[in-house]
Amino acid sequence: MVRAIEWIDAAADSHIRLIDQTRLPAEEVFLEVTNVDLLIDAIQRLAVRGAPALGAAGGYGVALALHEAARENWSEEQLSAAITAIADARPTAVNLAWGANRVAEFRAEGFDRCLTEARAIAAEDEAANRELSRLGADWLLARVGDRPLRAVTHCNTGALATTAWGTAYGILHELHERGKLELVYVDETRPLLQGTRLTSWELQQDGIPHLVEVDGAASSTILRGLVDFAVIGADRITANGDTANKVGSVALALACARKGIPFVVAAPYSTVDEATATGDEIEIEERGDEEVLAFGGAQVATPGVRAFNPAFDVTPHDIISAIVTERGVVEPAATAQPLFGG
Ligand SMILES: CSC[C@@H](O)[C@@H](O)C(=O)COP(=O)(O)O
Repeated sequence: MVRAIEWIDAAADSHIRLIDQTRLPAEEVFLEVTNVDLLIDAIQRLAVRGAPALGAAGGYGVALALHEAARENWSEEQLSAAITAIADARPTAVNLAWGANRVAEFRAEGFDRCLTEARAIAAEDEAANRELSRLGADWLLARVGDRPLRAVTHCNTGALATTAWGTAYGILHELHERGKLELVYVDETRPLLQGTRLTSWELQQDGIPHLVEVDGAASSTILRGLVDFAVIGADRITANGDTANKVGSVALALACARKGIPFVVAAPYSTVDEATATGDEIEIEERGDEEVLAFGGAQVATPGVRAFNPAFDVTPHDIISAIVTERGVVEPAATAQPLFGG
C-alpha cells in the first residue's frame, strides 16, 4: 500500500515525503518537502490531497515549520505566520487546520514534541479508517443484504487521500475482503479526475472489479438500479450532519434518495466540525478557470470564456442515510439534531 505522506528522519534534514498525486498514475514521483513554502505549494496544487491526508500534512507541516525556524533563525512572528499559512492553504477540508492547530498546541515544547503529536495524528487516522470500514461494511450488509453488492463512489478516498487504508474506499476494500463486493462504478470526478487517475489505480492494485464512468452518468446509474448503494468520503461534516465533499457528490445523494437506496458518508471523526452548525457556513474552495476550460493541458473552451469551478458541494443531512466514523454509525435522516457535539 502506498503512503501518501510520511515523515523522513534524517539527522541534518528531516522532512516530509509525499507521493506527487498530480503525476499518478503515469509516474510514481516522490516529493521531498524540506520547507513550508514547498508544502503549501504541494497542498494547493493537490500533490497531497484528501481530507485525512491534509490533516497529516497540517500536523507534519507544523513540525516542519519548527525545524525550518531553527535552521533559518526565524522570529516567533515568522513561525506563527508559517503555521497560519499551512492551516489556511485550502479552506474546505476541516482536517488541515485541525491537524495544524492540534500540533501547534505543543509549539512551546519544541520540535520533538510536535513531531510526536503529528505521528499520533497519522497513527490514529489509520486506526480510525480500519474501524470505520468494518462498521460501514457491517451496516451495509445488514441494511442492503448479505450478498455481493454493487457500489458507486466519487472522487478518491483511498490510501492516497488518507494516511493509510482509506475511508469510503476502506469500506469497499473491507467488503471485497469479505467476498461481498461485486462491482464498483467510479465517477471520473471532473475536473482533476481523482476517480479516473487515483481511485481506479488503487482499485486495480487491490484487484477490485470496477468501471470508470463520467460524472454525468452517475445519477442515471443509480436510477437504473445498477448499484445497491453509494459511498463517499467527506471534507467537513457539520454538527447537523450536512457534508461537504468533492463537487458532484450531491447528485449521487439526490438520486439515491429518489431510488430509495443508501447514500453513505464515511470519514474519521477528525472530519466532523462540531463548531459549525450547518453546511451553509462551510467555505467552498473555488479553483482556477483553467481546470475546467482545458483538458489534458490543452485549452478546449473558446478563448476569453470564464469558468465556475467550486471544488466541493454540500449534501444536506436529510438525504444522507448514514455517516460512518470510527465512533459508530449515525443515520442523519432519522436522528434528532444536532447529530454531533452539543
Ligand atoms: C478520504 S478523502 C475525502 C474527501 O477529502 C475527498 O472525497 C475529496 O473530496 C477530496 O478532494 P480533493 O480536492 O481531491 O482534496
